[in-house]
Amino acid sequence: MNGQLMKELEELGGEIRPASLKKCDEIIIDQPGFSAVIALWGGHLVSFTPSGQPDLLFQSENKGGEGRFGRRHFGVPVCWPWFGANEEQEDFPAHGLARYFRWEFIEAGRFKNGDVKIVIRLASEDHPLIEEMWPYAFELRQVFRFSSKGFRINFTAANLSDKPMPVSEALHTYFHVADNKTAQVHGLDQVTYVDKFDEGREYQQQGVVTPCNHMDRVYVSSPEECEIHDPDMQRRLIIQTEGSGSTVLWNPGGKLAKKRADMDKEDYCRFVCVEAGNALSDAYVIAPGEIHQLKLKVKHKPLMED
Ligand SMILES: O=P(O)(O)OC[C@H]1O[C@@H](O)[C@H](O)[C@@H](O)[C@@H]1O
Repeated sequence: MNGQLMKELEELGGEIRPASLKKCDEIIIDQPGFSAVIALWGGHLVSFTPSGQPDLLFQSENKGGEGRFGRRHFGVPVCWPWFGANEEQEDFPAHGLARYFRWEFIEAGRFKNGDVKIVIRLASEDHPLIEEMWPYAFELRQVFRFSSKGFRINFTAANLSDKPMPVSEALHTYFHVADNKTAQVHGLDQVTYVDKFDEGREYQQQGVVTPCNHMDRVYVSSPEECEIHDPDMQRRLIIQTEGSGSTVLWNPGGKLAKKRADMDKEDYCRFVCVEAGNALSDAYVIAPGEIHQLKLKVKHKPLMED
């Protein structure tokens, strides 16, 4: 690991630790107002814990399988360059390639206002298997921004090939809730969703989404802001996005969770996935030489505070 980069990370109060997941490293940031963990395997935020509060992201005791395309992607895994199943190659893993490769740690520092900045990168040219599976050269970057108020992820995808590159994607955030039966998602009233648990039928959301149990819904052309209200934790999570047409809500429910090797039996009760992305009719194309940005901002507040 580059010595200058390690020095910059140490100056931030951060360190690199070996992690058990795929025997890859994690970046740990400990600050007076929060702590955060980023896994370099799969390149994603694993944990964000404001001081004195439960993690904003779901944690599981289940360590999952260690195979390359084995499941275990809690926190904010990146689904890219395809969301869901690959329509042309049945044997390709669901939700794309980005979450199955080692990302490179490239920058640690601070923003002008003191917020912590960490940057990681995944380039197709560094991974022969990616080049075999996806015929477009690309570079991905995630800029993480942390403060005691919450976290932000700026995800940028550059098409370095000379062909238009089709993309569907999501920042597949597993938000930690005390109980999925009482958690509520606000902000999607009247938005049309495709119900993947009901043969892709379309519905219109009426009011608040609750309970958040056994659902697999793609809200298309959705608003840029929604909120999770957690009455048991007395916490509100405000989720703001840019460059995201779709909001995906997912929770496997008890029956499906039982069949999964990456989840313990009751895990599904303690998360709601609210995913910022572009799926189904919101999928798009990045022109040769162009970039696309997907931004996610998450703030936490007490339930009753404005
Ligand atoms: O198990 P995975 O591949 O991480 O995906 C979990 C779920 O992710 C959701 O985003 C999808 O809409 C679901 O269909 C899918 O089952």
